[in-house]
Amino acid sequence: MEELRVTGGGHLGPIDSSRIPRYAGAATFARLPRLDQVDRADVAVVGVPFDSGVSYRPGARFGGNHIREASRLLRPYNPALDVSPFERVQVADAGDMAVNPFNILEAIETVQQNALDLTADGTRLVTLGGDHTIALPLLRAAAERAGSPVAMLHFDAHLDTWDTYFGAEYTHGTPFRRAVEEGILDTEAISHVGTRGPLYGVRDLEDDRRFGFGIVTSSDVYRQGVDEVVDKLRARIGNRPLYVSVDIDVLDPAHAPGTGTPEAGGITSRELLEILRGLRGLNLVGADVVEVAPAYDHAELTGVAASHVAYDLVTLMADTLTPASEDK
Ligand SMILES: N=C(N)NCCCC(=O)O
Ligand SMILES: [Zn+2]
Ligand SMILES: [Zn+2]
Repeated sequence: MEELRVTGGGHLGPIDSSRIPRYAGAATFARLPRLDQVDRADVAVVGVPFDSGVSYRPGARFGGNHIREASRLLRPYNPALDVSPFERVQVADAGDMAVNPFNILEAIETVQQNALDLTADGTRLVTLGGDHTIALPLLRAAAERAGSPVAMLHFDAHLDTWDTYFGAEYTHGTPFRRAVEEGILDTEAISHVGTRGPLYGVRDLEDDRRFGFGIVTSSDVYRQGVDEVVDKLRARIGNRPLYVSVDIDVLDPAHAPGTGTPEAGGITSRELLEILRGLRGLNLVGADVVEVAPAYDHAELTGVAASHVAYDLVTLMADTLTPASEDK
């Protein structure tokens, strides 16, 4: 079948949903071309079907394809930021990394190497998880490409700075402690956003503070509001290279039931999208959306939320990769 695509700005865009119904054909993110259909991509969306690091419900290995399926309804113009991201830059779907489900250390190596390969000529990655374990190798690759430790905004119900689970160092609850230990995070500019729920003890928070993390809890977002939160986050990040990691369980289970470790009292998808849009202009070098577990989803709620989050992350990257005058 002929692929009728939207083109603009010299870039190959998504399949034209006014001519080929959006539910037809195999899914790529936002119906974008595959990476092998373009010369190079400025931004690539890549999946990591891996969930061997989870402590509770499994199933995030299916998250990437669930997000792709739910992304069929995305449209090419993002009015919230007044940007047509797929016209501004070349965006493509790089498919899935082939990671070993039986060997976590090998899987981490594979993710790191694939991320380095994909970013070798300046491509920026938005990664679809997969469980949160994969943020560690993605941050390693981001720091290597940035040539320095990176700032990070971590949207999550959880701290993910715990030490070990059952003696295991590499799990979805421990990536950011490892990242601090490895010196790949700029500890002057790292914050959790949306945390809530019971912890193992007050020491979890003491350790986390010692590592340098700032915390904007889910309650803070509710009580202070998005604008105040954005101002604080931006002040901390400045112009440092920034990595954004979005664990979809940052959303309330009402907005994102399809995840492995849900916690009550989360932020709304509107709040999350508004905070992300507030990051406009920052030097976003990499991002992930993780912990989407479709087996627990209903009516594609979690897939739709995650696909919109990924779309706004792609838009933020497209926005900073080109001067505003080149838009539309
Ligand atoms: N990264 C996510 N989603 N969850 C971490 C939860 C770790 C725990 O079971 O205590
Ligand atoms: Zn979480
Ligand atoms: Zn997490």
